[in-house]
Amino acid sequence: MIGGYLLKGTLNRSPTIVRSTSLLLMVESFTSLLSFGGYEFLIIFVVVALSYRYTSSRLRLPPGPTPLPILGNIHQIPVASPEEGFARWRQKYGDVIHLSILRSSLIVLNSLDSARDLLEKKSAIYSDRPRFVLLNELMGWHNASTHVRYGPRFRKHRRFIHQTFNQQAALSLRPVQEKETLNLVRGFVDTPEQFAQHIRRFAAATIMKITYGRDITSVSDEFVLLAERAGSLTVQSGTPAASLVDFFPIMKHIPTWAPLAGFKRNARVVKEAVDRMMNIPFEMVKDQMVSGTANPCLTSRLLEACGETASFEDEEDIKGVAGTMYAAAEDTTVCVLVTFVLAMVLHPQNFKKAQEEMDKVIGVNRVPSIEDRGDLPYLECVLKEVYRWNPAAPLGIPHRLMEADVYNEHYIPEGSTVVANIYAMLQECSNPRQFHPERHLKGDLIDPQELVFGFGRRRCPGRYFADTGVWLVAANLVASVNISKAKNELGEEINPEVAFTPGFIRHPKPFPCQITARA
Ligand code: HEM
Repeated sequence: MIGGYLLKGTLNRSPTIVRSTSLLLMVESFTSLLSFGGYEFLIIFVVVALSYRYTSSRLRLPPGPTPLPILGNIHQIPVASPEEGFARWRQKYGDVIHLSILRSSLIVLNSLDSARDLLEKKSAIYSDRPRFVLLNELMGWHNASTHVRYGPRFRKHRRFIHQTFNQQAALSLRPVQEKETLNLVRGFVDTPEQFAQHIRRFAAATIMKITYGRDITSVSDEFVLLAERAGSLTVQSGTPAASLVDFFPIMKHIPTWAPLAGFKRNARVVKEAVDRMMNIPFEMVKDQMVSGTANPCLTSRLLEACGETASFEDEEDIKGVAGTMYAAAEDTTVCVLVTFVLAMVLHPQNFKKAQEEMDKVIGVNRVPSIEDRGDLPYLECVLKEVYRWNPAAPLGIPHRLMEADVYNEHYIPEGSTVVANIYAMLQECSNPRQFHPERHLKGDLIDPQELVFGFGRRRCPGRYFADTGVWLVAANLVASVNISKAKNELGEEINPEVAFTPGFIRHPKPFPCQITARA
């Protein structure tokens, strides 16, 4: 998260990226006293306009496109692939760009140095998340670890996650990943045309087993469907119109029967789905613990650790952590692995080189295991290039600045939403759009893994687990199957289009390919 639909959710409103200024909060409490009609928009408009005049003698902000009064740069934010648009602006405005959106500041960090200087060196003030009214307050994602606000609750979530996913603990998760890797390879061989489904099943099965002790044999499993429904409803209902509530939190008080309240009615349906996704697997584990049939898993371990004295808040936090795992892990892992397959289809010479290395090191009588990783440097370069060429979450998840800051003589206002443009940072090399694993051989380029999992105290806590899973799948595919271009009815090779879906997760668009077992 960046994961999946939670990241997508934030993406859909990322431009916004609403900041609850004290001003808007004042407006909210003031106007909530009034009955709801068309007045609120007028009041908000006037107060925002006045505040604009009042504070227009601002200190020097970082450079950025010239904003319109009140609306700011809202009309200039690239919608389809904001990461690419922001990267293009880098030449004109520099590494740190300021955009204003309805008086909120959005800071885009286009360089690794600026991301490290701010999100890491000053992580004490850059580790909050923006207030997501639609997602958290209306759609029920308020317990999600990806969105939890900085403070004691954030630390508790990180502690809970860390117990299972820290570098050392993640070693004990390998058997699940190895078993599911073999299932994935079998699926690739048996029904190669469904390779993307096999990747999805792998990602779902590993995370569901670890989180709830659940064995997943197909993506039609009840728990997967619950999570998918919550995710897809969230994305469908996160329309730009619905996202207005992020700009004007007062709108959340509109009665559901009012004509303007369609977004609230939709959000209520989403909330039901999110609650079911959080509650049903959690209650199952609790029941199994009572009957002594629970498989040890993240949820059972956290419940055990809280013991008899688990408070309502503890249970909500455990549910939130567990419920976030699928959302954060599935989409991102799928994106990386499908990108790997696409890159191998497009670049058979790289795939062949990886196979030659594999055959030399492992031979043909066994499958590769993670212990072989250090002996397969070319495969390592291929994976680094996969992470670089198409970073799964190109803008990460927005951070929020908790107090005003000054950076390179520029003023960054308190409450700014700060976005790390991971995509732009990974373009800092020659011919960046070319897939070229050899560029990592010399070791003078930054390891993309340093960036693709985000920065500072919010850095992805699932990174060790995610990277091990990605390596196992890639290594076993290299060892066991041939991947090549599909052919049309004339026997001609089909060159897949290199295109990515717009959204917070840059999924490769579906593409054909040919997969066969290695002789
Ligand atoms: C290759 C796959 C993955 C990628 C590329 C990825 C990337 C990211 C990114 C960019 C962030 C935002 C970091 C920031 O705010 O600076 C994030 C957050 C997060 N990721 Fe991952 N992730 C992946 C897999 C996973 C997995 C497998 C899990 C769970 C086991 C996970 C759990 C989380 C959680 C809980 C957060 C929120 C952390 C917080 O807000 O404190 N991710 N991830």
